[in-house]
Amino acid sequence: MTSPTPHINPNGVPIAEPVLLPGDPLRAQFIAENYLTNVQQFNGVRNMLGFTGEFKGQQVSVMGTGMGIPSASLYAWELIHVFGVKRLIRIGSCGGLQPDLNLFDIVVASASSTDSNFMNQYNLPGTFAPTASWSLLSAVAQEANRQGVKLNVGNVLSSDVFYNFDSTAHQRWADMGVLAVEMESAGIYATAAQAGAEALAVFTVSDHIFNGQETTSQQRETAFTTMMELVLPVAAS
Ligand SMILES: O=P(O)(O)O[C@H]1O[C@H](CO)[C@@H](O)[C@H]1O
Ligand SMILES: O=c1cc[nH]c(=O)[nH]1
Repeated sequence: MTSPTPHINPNGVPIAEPVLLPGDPLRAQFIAENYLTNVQQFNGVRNMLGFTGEFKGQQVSVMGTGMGIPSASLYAWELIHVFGVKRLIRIGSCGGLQPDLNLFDIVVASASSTDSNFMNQYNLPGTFAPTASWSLLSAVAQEANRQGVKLNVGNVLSSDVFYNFDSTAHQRWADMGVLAVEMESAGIYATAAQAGAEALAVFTVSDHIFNGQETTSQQRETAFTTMMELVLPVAAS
């Protein structure tokens, strides 16, 4: 049995591939309770709930990451380096930055720009571009096509700042064609890339940065079912 870390203690419960990673641990619990069978909880440390269960006969895990690159990349690092996970799929909420995005639309991060200094640790002689796994991205695209779900695929902003003091920052990212803002994917992509693992981030638009539309906290926990039903068959394939 793999030894526990300070943050993940599976206590003998297996962790399956891939691991779905919502920021919100209660979104992880919702998925486990509503979509998986034969569910076992593999983590409860710090209430960062993690579950392994079956979807269409295949084992899948889902675990919260908390908010922000430091928290999410810590869990990604431990899942990869300690528990041997090679595929991670973030399933997050995001704030729309482009005028044609509406609440509940699906965004997929082919790349993830960031205002974080997380990449400094790699001491690269340039700027690293955190990018999605093509095999996971193409699998989600195929599943979306099969289900008739429209995907908005492109660059997102992984920001360290939710309440940005610089009121022009979001517009400048939007002017660069960035689709949406969230807070974890660049750290997860970089952590996976450094380890030779695969990562993808899929989002539901929970609010719009410029037109003020927003979903409730309850909806962010339980109503992003299009995204869940898009990613689960890919995870189980
Ligand atoms: O809904 P989750 O997956 O947590 O994602 C988004 O929501 C949180 C902010 O409300 C940040 O974690 C951001 O990335
Ligand atoms: O980081 C985030 C996530 C969702 N919505 C936002 O506005 N920002």
